[in-house]
Amino acid sequence: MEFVKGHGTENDFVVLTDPDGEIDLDAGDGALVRALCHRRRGIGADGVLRVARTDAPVAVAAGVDAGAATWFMDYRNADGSLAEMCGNGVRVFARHLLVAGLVAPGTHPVATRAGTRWVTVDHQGPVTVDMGPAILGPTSTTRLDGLELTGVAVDVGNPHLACVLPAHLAPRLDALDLARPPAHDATLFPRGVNVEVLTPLADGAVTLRVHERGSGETRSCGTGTVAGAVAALDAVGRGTGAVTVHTPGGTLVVAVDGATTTLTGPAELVARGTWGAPVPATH
Ligand SMILES: N[C@@H](CCC[C@H](N)C(=O)O)C(=O)O
Repeated sequence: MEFVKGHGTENDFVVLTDPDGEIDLDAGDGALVRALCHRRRGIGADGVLRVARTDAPVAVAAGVDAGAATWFMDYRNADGSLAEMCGNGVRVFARHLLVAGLVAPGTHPVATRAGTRWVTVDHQGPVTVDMGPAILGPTSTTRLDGLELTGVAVDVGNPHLACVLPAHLAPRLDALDLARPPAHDATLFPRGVNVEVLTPLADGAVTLRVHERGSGETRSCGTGTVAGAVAALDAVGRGTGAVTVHTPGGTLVVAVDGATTTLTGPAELVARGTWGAPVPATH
């Protein structure tokens, strides 16, 4: 099985080109995905992006509304679970489509479980995706590293709880232990939640860390970055604006207008290979 490895601000993915959706990614309750993503025994990644045609049975079975899209981003977290959307993933996905000769430079629709996202990609430079509206929900609390934090629910196609730290706790962001899943309100988030912790907006920028549902702490999260930007703006009474988001893995820019949000940042392909290829003996 041929794979490509890529990342967007160090949120990393194994990309499988499987136009007809022939690979059984759910076999063994996601065992293949967990094996691919394992950081010691596998390739190592936060998730798997399957590149399938929108008319492939896997896309049809997922209930994907293909619209104008030829390609479906079939995303799974490192633990094998499905997620509706992945903002860094869809940018890496578009870079892969371009490098593989499946699209030309330009703006293209990609079908996801959360709907169609339009991605603008060229051979060099950042990749931008129109992420659609980010919908603010109620406030809720989480418990992590001995702290009870208040955040706001943000629906970016997938669920987020974005917690803007009060000013006196902001200096503790770097040292927070985000390894364990933060406690959350299962009534508000019945399918689990991605939890972002971020500094308050200052000079148009925030610093953000994230614990992702199904992947643990990651170096960056595109949908989480959008959720964090929207929460940071909301915390200062704004519904629109541009926010630079510094994550442990790099910097992204989020633009929020009344109707939609965009996410811009690097997306790189770093390796390709064959999974499961027998390694020839050297002696
Ligand atoms: N890293 C992704 C989000 C991946 C899905 C998430 N873990 C979930 O379960 O919703 C991103 O860049 O958005």
